[in-house]
Amino acid sequence: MTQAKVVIDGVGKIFGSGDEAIEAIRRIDLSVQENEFVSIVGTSGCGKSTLLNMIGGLDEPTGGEILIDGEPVEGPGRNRGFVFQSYSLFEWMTVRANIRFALEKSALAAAEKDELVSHFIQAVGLTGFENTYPKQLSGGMKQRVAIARSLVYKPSILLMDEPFGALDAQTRGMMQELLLKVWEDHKVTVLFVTHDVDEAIFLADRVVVLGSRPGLVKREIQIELERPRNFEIVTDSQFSEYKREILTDIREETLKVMHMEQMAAT
Ligand SMILES: Nc1ncnc2c1ncn2[C@@H]1O[C@H](COP(=O)(O)OP(=O)(O)OP(=O)(O)O)[C@@H](O)[C@H]1O
Repeated sequence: MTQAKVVIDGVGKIFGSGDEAIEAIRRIDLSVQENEFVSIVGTSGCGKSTLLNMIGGLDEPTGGEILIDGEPVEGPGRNRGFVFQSYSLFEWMTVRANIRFALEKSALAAAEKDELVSHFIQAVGLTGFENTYPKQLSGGMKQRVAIARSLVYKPSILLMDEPFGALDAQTRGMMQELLLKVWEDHKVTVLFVTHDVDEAIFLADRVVVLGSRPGLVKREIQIELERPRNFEIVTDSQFSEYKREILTDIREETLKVMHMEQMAAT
């Protein structure tokens, strides 16, 4: 059997200590295969971002371990790219310069860097906007720059934390289709955190539902919808069935949290 790309082995996370300790994640076991697209959903506060940050090496587990290609994660690395909800672009740099900045430390020759940057500008549909500054771009375009910037140094894993959360519904739909196209063309393992169940199903090979506070895997659902997918897939009866199952799980967890909060308040 081939080795999983990412192995999350009994990972737990406690923030702080003593009376102040917050157990964000109790125990997560999860394997992600190379080039797989996995969406992670769950109630607010169940530990989705914490998990992504630990895979990215921005934070450390307090229990268990995370392996990438069989090696323990010991901090951030060039094999992982991040895209967050906030665009985090350099306002004083053009689109081209923002993307090229990600290759700053690369040993590639300047001409190769230029070629890669041009390739990704084209891949995310920003041709013609190379010399534009972020403040002149719409939210969707800024996020396309962020995606190009995170892919230009060819990471094998892309970690996306609510990347389309700030976009209007129409733009969000277009961005989902664009992301699938980029993923299909460039083959990268994606872990995608979202609150939007339609988005999670539309994009993923597998949806992981986290149970809440402290987080653990409540359910994994293999999404057997044909690819390539387009927006019409949301009318498919199988899509509706996946959605019903996932929403039921999330609702159950949300009620659990509300109950816990009520108990704590009394
Ligand atoms: N740096 C931190 N220090 C203390 N507690 C934290 C820290 N980061 C996260 N937490 C807590 O850990 C839990 C999980 O947070 P996390 O942000 O991972 O959840 P989430 O599922 O991504 O939430 P949301 O969907 O609202 O973004 C929450 O109770 C949160 O308050």
